[in-house]
Amino acid sequence: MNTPVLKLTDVQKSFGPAKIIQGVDLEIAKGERHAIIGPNGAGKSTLFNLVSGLYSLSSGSVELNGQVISGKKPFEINRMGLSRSFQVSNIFSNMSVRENVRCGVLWSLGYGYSFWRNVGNLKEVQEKTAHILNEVGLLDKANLPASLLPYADQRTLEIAITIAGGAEVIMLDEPTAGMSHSETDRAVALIEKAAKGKTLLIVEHDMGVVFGLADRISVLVYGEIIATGKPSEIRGDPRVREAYLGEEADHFEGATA
Ligand SMILES: Nc1ncnc2c1ncn2[C@@H]1O[C@H](COP(=O)(O)OP(=O)(O)OP(=O)(O)O)[C@@H](O)[C@H]1O
Repeated sequence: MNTPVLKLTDVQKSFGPAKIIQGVDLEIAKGERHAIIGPNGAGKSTLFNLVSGLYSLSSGSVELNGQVISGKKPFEINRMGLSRSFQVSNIFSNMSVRENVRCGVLWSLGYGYSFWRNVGNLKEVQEKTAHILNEVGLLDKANLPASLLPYADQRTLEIAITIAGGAEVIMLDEPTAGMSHSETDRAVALIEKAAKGKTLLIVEHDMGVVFGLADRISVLVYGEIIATGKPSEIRGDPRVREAYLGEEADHFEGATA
């Protein structure tokens, strides 16, 4: 592998006496679409929080394009090219859909959150915002307050904000949670479009989404990666099947690589 875009070395995280992440090593290549799966409570969100700087590591390191990012603040990591979405939405509910996306665009163009400026007049910002709204299918709802959007559209807006910042690495935390089948299909199409040419790291419970979207999958169980590989390798891995014994094991049967 060339220099990985993202490299985790012996990443560990404890909360008090509880060791939640127990030495994770992971390398993600440029342009790769990588999914992290695992049973509830395995530590997937915690791992996301460690990579994006929301939590500090107990030990180990995280590198982005060869630069150590562990220890940096989330906004610094974002500035270095890594953007993430949240399970609990990150949107400003009193602002319009357009203003929400515009915040991400402003950030990417180096204006920061310049709420006090008359940013509506900046042509580049307007154009980029409209382009993203169009891409994610929210242009016709651009002037609505974000809080009035239906749930699935709010999740779409969350993805739009995440990509609006122009980051090279996009991390999505359960982007299709709570969506219907058709909403999930639309979200997957959007993610595929938005992630083109970028590196994607995704936590997702829906195995159809995972096996359809990911180039490689890592399986996290009790804070350890027990397997990393192509979808076909993961589906056939007995350790993975064991970790998913019960309901979710059936999803591996149905999932297509
Ligand atoms: N800030 C915290 N303080 C203490 N314990 C925490 C904290 N954050 C997470 N945990 C614990 O870490 C464990 C892993 O949680 P985490 O949310 O990372 O799992 P997950 O794999 O994302 O689960 P799910 O699939 O249900 O979202 C859980 O036992 C959780 O209670």
